[in-house]
Amino acid sequence: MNAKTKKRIVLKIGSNTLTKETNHISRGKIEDIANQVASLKDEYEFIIVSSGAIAAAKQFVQLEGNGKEINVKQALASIGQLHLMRIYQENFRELGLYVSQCLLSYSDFKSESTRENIVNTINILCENDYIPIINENDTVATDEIQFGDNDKLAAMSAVLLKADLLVIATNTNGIYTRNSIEQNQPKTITSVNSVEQLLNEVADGKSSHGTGGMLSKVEAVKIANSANIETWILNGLEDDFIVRAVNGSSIFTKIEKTVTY
Ligand SMILES: Nc1ncnc2c1ncn2[C@@H]1O[C@H](COP(=O)(O)OP(=O)(O)O)[C@@H](O)[C@H]1O
Ligand SMILES: N[C@@H](CCC(=O)OP(=O)(O)O)C(=O)O
Repeated sequence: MNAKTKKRIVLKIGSNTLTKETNHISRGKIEDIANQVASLKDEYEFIIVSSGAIAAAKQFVQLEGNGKEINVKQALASIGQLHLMRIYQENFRELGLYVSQCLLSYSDFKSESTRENIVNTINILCENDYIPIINENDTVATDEIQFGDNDKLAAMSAVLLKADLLVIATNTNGIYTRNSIEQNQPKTITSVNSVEQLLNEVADGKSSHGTGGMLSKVEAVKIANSANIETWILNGLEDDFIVRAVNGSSIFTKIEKTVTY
C-alpha cells in the first residue's frame, strides 16, 4: 500500500498514558506504541501528538517554585522535551522507525502561510516514512499549559492534515457515563448519538499529570467531527491499545463522523 492509500491516523497520547500514571516516562509504554506503529504501518500512516515533556523533566529536575506557575512549567517543558524525544527516538529506531519533532503553537493554525508550511513539512516527512511527533511549543504558549492541553492541538492537526481518524489515548476506557462514575462502576459510552450528549457526561476529575480532563477531549471531538473526522477515545494504559481497537477487541468510545452536534 502506498502512502496515498494508507489511512492517516493522528494519535494523541496524554501524559498519564506515557507515565503509566507514575512519576516518570515509561520506556515500556513508548516501546508498546512503537511496536503497534510497526505492526500497523502497512495500512496506516501515523502522526503522533505527544504530551509528556513536563512529566519527563520532573523526573530529572526540580525547579524553584511549586511547579504550578506557568513559567516554571514552560521551563520544565523545555528541559523535558529533549528527554521525551530521545526516548521516542531510541525505541522507534530499534524497530527501524524514524521520528521527527514538530513544535506547534495555536497561532500557527491561524495564518495561511504557517498552515501551509505545517502541511507541506508534515506531508514530506510522511512521504519519506518519518513519523512526525507534535507537541505544543510550550516556550511561547500561555493558554495551553494553563487552561487546556494537547487534545485540541491534536484535533486541529487532524483537521489541517486531513486525517482519516483521530485517536485520543488516555487513562480510561473512553468516556464513561457520569452516573456510572458517581456510582464507582465506570461504564463506557460505546454508542454516541450526539457530541452534545458527551458534554453532559463530563465529570470534574482529571488524572495526576492530566491538564484538560475529559472536557478538552470532548472539545477535540467537536473540532474533528465538524470536519467529518471520526474520533476514538481509548485506554492507552493497556498494551496494544491501538491494535486492539482496530481489531474490535477492546471497549472504547467511538464517535463516528456521521454523529452530529
Ligand atoms: N465521563 C468521563 N469519563 C471518563 N473520564 C472522565 C470523565 N469525566 C472526567 N473524566 C476524567 O478525565 C481524565 C482524563 O483526562 P486527563 O486527566 O486530562 O488525561 P490525559 O493526560 O490522558 O489527557 C480521567 O482520568 C477522569 O478523571
Ligand atoms: N505540552 C505539555 C503539557 C500538555 C499536557 O499535559 O497534556 P495532557 O497530558 O495531554 O493532558 C507537555 O508536553 O508536558
